[in-house]
Amino acid sequence: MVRRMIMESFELEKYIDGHLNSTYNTLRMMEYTIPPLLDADDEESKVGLRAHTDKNMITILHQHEVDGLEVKTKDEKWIKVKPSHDYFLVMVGDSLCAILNGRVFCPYHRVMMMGKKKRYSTALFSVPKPEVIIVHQKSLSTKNIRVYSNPMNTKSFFTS
Ligand SMILES: O=C(O)CCC(=O)C(=O)O
Ligand SMILES: [Fe+2]
Repeated sequence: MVRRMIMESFELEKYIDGHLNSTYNTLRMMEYTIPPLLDADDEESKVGLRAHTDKNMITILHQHEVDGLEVKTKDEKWIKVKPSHDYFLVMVGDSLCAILNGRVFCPYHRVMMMGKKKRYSTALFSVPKPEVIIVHQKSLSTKNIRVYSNPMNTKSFFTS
C-alpha cells in the first residue's frame, strides 16, 4: 500500500504492478540481549545494531515495549522511535531510493540499548527478487541527488 502511494505520488502508476511483483517479503523477528558492558556514559557500549541503511525496497518495523530504535534525520540528528502497540514504522531502503533516483529519503538507523531489558522487534522486508535489475526511473532523472547511473542486478546491488 505504501509503495503504491509512493509510486502514485511520482505519477508512475503504470509501473506499480510490475514494481510490486518485482519483490518478495521476508519477516524477521529479532531479540537483542542486554549488552554485557553497558555503560550509560559510553555510546559504543550501548550499540545493539550499528547504523546502516536497509538495502531492500521498504522495511516495516515494530518494536515491542522496549525502545532502542533511532533514526537519523536529513539534518543528521538521531531521533528515538518510541515503541507503541498502535503503529508500525515504514522505512525506505536503498533499492527504492535507487529506482526513484534519490527522490525519497532512505534513513540511516541503529539500535541503542539503554536499559536493563531484552528488546524484541519484528521487521517485514520487501526485497527485490534475484533476477531483478535495479535501474532508476528515467522520468525522475532531473533531480540527481544520489547517483545510481548503472543498472545493477540485485546481487551486485546488495553487495556494493
Ligand atoms: O530491531 C530494529 O528495530 C531494527 C532492525 C533493523 O534495522 C534491521 O534488521 O535492518
Ligand atoms: Fe535496518
